[in-house]
Amino acid sequence: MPVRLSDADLAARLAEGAGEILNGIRHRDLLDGRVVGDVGDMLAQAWISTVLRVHRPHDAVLSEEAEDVGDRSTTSRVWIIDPLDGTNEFSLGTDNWAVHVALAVDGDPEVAAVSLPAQGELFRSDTVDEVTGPLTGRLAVSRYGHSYHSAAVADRLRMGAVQIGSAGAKAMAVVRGDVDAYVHSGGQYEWDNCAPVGVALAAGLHCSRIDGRPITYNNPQPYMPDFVICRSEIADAVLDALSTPW
Ligand SMILES: Nc1ncnc2c1ncn2[C@@H]1O[C@H](COP(=O)(O)O)[C@@H](OP(=O)(O)O)[C@H]1O
Ligand SMILES: [Mg+2]
Repeated sequence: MPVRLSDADLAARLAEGAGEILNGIRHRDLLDGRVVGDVGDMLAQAWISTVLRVHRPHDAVLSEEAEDVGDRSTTSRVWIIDPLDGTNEFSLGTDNWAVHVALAVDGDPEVAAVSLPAQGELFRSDTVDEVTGPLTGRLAVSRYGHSYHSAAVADRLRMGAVQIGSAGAKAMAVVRGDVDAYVHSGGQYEWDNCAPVGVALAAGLHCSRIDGRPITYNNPQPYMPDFVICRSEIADAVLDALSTPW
């Protein structure tokens, strides 16, 4: 019989274990490009969903890579999973990709784990340190560059943009104190940001929609197109910059 783990330990084991699978298949002399991304998505999803089925048979699951498990509309506990965030970066052989595992309870990310397996790092909402230390003047943006809103923040707060692939890797750059903010707009889904936001909130960071509303999860349509994760010291200034038209 499998051991009985707490939700926090289970989330961490899933993020770490899927990371081991993904690290284990990154042999670029055997597979590369889109094929290794596809097989990574599939294998990480298969392992995580099987472990959740055994350990949490009554919980619902929302994942990027599979149909919903359970009835999300009637279940308060929903695991929100991205088995491989930054599939493009993984396929390209870079180190900025992540595994996201969150447990949302009544829409709030109560437990979260994000692993950055190629960097050997695991962030857990129950153990993460509060972010302190000097501000850096830097803003994480997509590998594809600025969105309209991240450009507005960079311009108005005179912040330098740092391009990082994967939503989890960008959010953990704020958690590590490498950058002060991650501003996203233009599209994303709950699995892309639920676990990162869960860890960021636990680290004392400001997390909200770009119009300042709180972020809630397990919506009927899991589209979560915009958000800001930033140091609390600059939250008012960032939201001001986002609300002022050009
Ligand atoms: N405009 C958009 N619409 C939908 N998803 C988006 C998006 N921009 C970014 N994402 C998703 O957010 C994650 C991080 O993207 P980026 O590194 O460009 O910021 C990626 O997840 P996946 O790799 O899990 O598909 C990507 O697909
Ligand atoms: Mg993703």
